Amino acid sequence: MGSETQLKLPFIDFTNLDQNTKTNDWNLTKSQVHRALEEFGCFEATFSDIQPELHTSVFDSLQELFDLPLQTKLKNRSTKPFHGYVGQYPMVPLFESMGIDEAPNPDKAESFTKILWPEGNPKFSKSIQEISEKLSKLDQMVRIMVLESLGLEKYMDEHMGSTNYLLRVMKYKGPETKDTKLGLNSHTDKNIVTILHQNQVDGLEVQTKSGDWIKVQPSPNSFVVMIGDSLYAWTNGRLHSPYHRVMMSGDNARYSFGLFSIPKAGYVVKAPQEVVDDEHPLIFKPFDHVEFLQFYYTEAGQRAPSALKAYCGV
Ligand SMILES: O=C(O)CCC(=O)C(=O)O
Ligand SMILES: [Fe+2]
Repeated sequence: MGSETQLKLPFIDFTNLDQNTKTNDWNLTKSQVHRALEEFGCFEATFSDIQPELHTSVFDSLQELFDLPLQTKLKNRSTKPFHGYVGQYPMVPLFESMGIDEAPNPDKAESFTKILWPEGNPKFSKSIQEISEKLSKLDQMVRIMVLESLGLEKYMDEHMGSTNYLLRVMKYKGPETKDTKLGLNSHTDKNIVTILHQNQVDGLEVQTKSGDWIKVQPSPNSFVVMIGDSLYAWTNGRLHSPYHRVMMSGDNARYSFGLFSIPKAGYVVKAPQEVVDDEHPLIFKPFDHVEFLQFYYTEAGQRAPSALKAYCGV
């Protein structure tokens, strides 16, 4: 249990795929996606649609954002945990993050930008919006493939229409020692699908079902696609939702961001009858994601090995 290995995440190429033209390639990719998500809950994806200039301008923008004075960063407040500015946590002092609700929407990206730069910052709002919009296309392709491969097509509109997007941008300071230090605690994501991207400083580790940690080493044009607990619950455990953490070493700061698709408040996550049978008895009672998150941030929720099982396990 828990040994470090040279294991790698599956690598899946989404280049030239289009959700509106279901070619043979679409079907082949779909079966790779299904297998990877059953086994690892996670894979590395390439996606041709992102130009190197956009990659560079997003990471320039993240550096500019985290270089702002603390007083300015604190202006991004939210009533929802991890949607506003997060930093200086005693448990994970290297970590800070900002949440941008509905970042694929140009008006929302612009109004977020105005909170930090009242005079505007078009390069920032444009790059953040563009990358989020492109990643939302990858999120949608993955979710369509998941529903098709589980024979749940009839829920497509309900499923796709029941989520919001949150872009979270993150900075991890280098620990400036030879030792490896925790950047972000081991956790499972609580949402539907997360798509992660980083600058060239590695640190993300994903745990396999047998307890080994995979050190993820993505290339500049690849993304990590990961299943969260809400999709794990909705598919009644057919897809895995992996524990992952960030381990930092050396002097360099790591910048990363994730596009999170999240169930809307009031939407009840309930596994369809098609994925429940004698061999796969129901794992979780139906739950409202926002109410579940409120539990997750209580002491009991933080202490539980699986907050979702503690909250609504059958
Ligand atoms: O920075 C990363 O690569 C991972 C971040 C993460 O796991 C999260 O925000 O939930
Ligand atoms: Fe995460």
